[in-house]
Order: sequence, then structure tokens, then C-alpha cells
Amino acid sequence: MSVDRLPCPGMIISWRPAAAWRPAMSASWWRWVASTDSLTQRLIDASGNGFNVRLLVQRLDRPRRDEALALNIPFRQWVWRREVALQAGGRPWVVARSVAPLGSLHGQRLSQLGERSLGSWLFRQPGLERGPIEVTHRPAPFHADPGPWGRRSLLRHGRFRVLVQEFFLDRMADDLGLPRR
Ligand SMILES: C=C(O[C@@H]1C=C(C(=O)O)C=C[C@H]1O)C(=O)O
Repeated sequence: MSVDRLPCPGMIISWRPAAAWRPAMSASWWRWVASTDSLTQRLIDASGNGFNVRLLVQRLDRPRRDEALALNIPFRQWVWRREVALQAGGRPWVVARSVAPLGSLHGQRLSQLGERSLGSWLFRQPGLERGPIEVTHRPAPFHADPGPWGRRSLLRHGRFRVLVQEFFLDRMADDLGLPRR
């Protein structure tokens, strides 16, 4: 996808704690946005076996500013970047972007994940820790499809750290009969 089709690629996203958005969020969306277990597993369950991961981007890159701040790393530090569409019946429901500081990678063969879910691997790791969930009502800055909510949180497994950002799309709301927000 070309950058000029994106809503606003350089946009600064303001993230707020999930609880701050709760009054503006329907109970149905709250269950999706504030869940702390594997989103992959929830999507598999909701899609009735029609779930798949479509790999969009996987490469070394520099972080966005908001990502560097969340990871507490310098803006110019290299990160492993992965973007996927999480699909149901071939329709994208969620787009996700994960960034991990290179220095936190120790033998994890993430480049071999391909179209298998990062979440399926992560949530099998013993002692996985999840930081607080932060939420935005802005669309994904790396994808053109609109959606009601985005969320992010930091996942840790030993020295490995990855900032996972997931943007729910309008198509998911349509398919599941969810409210607009
Ligand atoms: C963190 C999870 O992993 C999901 C899978 C991803 C991937 O394959 O790249 C990325 C983000 C998540 O939506 C999860 O399932 O909760």
C-alpha cells in the first residue's frame, strides 16, 4: 500500500488508559478492547474457524516516535517491525503492528513466524507479562481501513519486549453486529 493512501502517516497518536475511554465505549467493544488474554484466540473463537493471519510487513526499521517513547528507547534505535491483518473469512477484522527493540531479541526466530500468529506463540510462553492497555479512537496510522478503536500494550517474556498495537476495523463491527463504538 502506498503511504499517500494512509489516513495520516505522520500523525501523532494520543494514547490514554483504557479506563479513560470506558464512558465513551459500548459494553460490547469494551469486552474486546480491554481483554488481556490472546486476541488471536478470541478472534479464532468469534470467526468460527475462518481465522487467518495475512502478513503485510516484516522487517527491521526505526520506530515511530510514540513507539520509541512507549518502549523507552532512542528514536534512532533499530526495531523488528511486523504488521499483519487478522482476518475472518478472508475479511480483515483487525490490523496489528508489533515492534520489538533489536536488543531484546535473544534467539527468538520471529522472522520465521510468517503467517502464524505472534500471539499464539507469545501466549504459550511461561511467565508472559502484559503492561496496561492504552486506547485511541484514531485509525491505524499504517493502514487505510477505518475502525472504531485501537489499543496497545507492552508484552514481556524474559528480556524480550514487544509493543503490540491492534486496531479494530469497521468490517469486524459489521460482521459481528457490534455498535459503531
Ligand atoms: C498479541 C497477540 O498477537 C496478535 C498477533 C499478531 C501477529 O501475528 O503479528 C500481532 C498482534 C496480535 O493481534 C494476541 O493474539 O493477543
